[in-house]
Amino acid sequence: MGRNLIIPGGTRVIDATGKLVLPGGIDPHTHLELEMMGAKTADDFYTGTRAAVAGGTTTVIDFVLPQKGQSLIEAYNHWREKADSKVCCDYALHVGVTWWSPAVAKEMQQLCSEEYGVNSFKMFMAYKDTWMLDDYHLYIAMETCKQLGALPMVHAENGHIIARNTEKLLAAGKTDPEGHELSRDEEVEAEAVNRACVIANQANSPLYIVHMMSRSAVKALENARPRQKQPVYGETLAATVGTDGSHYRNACFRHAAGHVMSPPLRPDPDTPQAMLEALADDCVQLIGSDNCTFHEKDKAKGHGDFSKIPNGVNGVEDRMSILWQKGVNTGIMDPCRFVSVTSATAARVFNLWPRKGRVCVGADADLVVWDPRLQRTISAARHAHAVDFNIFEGQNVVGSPQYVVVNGRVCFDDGDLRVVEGFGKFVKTPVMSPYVYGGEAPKARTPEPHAPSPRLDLPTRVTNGTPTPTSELQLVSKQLADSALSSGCSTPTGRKMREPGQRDLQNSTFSISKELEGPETKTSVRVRNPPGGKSSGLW
Ligand SMILES: NC(=O)NCCC(=O)O
Ligand SMILES: [Zn+2]
Ligand SMILES: [Zn+2]
Repeated sequence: MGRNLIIPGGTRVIDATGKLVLPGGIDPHTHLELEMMGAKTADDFYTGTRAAVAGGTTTVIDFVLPQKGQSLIEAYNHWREKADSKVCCDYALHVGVTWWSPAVAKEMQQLCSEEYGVNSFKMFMAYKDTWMLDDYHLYIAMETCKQLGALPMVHAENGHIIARNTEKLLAAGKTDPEGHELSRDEEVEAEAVNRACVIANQANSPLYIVHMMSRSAVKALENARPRQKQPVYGETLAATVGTDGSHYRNACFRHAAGHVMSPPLRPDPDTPQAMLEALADDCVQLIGSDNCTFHEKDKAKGHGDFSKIPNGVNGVEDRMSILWQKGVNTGIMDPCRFVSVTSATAARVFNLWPRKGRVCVGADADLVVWDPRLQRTISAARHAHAVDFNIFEGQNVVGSPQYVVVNGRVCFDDGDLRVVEGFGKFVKTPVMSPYVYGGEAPKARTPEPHAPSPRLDLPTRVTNGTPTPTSELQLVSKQLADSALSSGCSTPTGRKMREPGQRDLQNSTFSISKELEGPETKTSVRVRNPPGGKSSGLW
């Protein structure tokens, strides 16, 4: 990566003129090859990471979820066995703490060692009788995380209230998928967000709240944040910005059940926009997918009893395009913030930075050539997932990867998916992430009206029809750069990452070159400046 590079003979050059060169996406939340509620996810580590790459994600962080009473190390080893030979891109692991004993604390310590490379643990405040931990043990688990320099993550919903509401709804004859959302409305999520923040504060621990799905949950986090002694990070999902809970009322069971997940999508039609604004304003710091796909036959287990519908939806493939479409194309966030919430912040929080989440010398060559004008229509008929359903079915998105480079190998090549099973590697996440434990806490947001970023008004290029030849594309960097510079590139502290003028995207073109020869393929990114042009910056 640099200027005036000497390009070895036989090197393939990808001209990225008019495109954006981004660090590969990091999806901090997937469930591949998970067995839950009597079913197994449709996507395994091969099809799930294949779908990730197709969408511009080059690292996923999956969850080891032990059964109650099961050794955490045994469950971790089982996950490594499932994943190592199948992953098409790099992956890391969070581990669930689904029960408690002193032996669990000891295993958490082992998992945090260099040998295992885990730095995050998920605790469930819901799924009573399977994964739920009571508050006493949640408190101890958070204290343990703090002692280890690890990050506690919580699934924030009140499991007891859900259990009681479920009994009442079923008894009243409300058995269809809409009952799922009715049993766990926004208040049930917001209460748990607040409680998790209180417990983390008592434990003097940082906290990561996974899959925040409602305005009430975000409000609870906003209210708690000024009180917190340690940073609290919020994660939302592609599902909640890309669709909504109106689908639970669909008369077709398959359609409604296909959207069942926890916490649920919200019927409030303003939720997607509010979650996008929360992401843009740094109230919420990351976007994951919570990819946990189930075939129609498995969703059918909940026919006549919504509480038996396996929970989970797709998202690992479409997460980035959905956010670009809903967030960047609408002017809610700029491209720098897009990179922050889809990649860079996950790398920082889980201590993979700057190896991942950044385009720089020494980083892994996980790169995306993002075409902001590429148009496609999302459909289960075309997606790379193994599942027969897509919650974003029929949605048009403008902005998608044109090339995806995984560790120096072009794995998505102008529309052709060329992944290799087992090519990805397990990446260890060391404890004591400087981002989490170094004091860079997300600050409380000053409540002020949302200031939109300038809209990107770009002509489109269609994939599902005849693609426009690359040579016909106009240089679009100026508009993108103007947009990025005018809105600033903020870290969660609100600090500017770079001063305007330190980068000059409009006067630069980007190209990626890959050395094709030799077993160790390498990818380099070149930045070409016009004669007399100023120095350039990259995300
Ligand atoms: N979210 C969901 O519905 N399924 C996956 C399990 C979880 O993350 O709670
Ligand atoms: Zn969860
Ligand atoms: Zn999940």
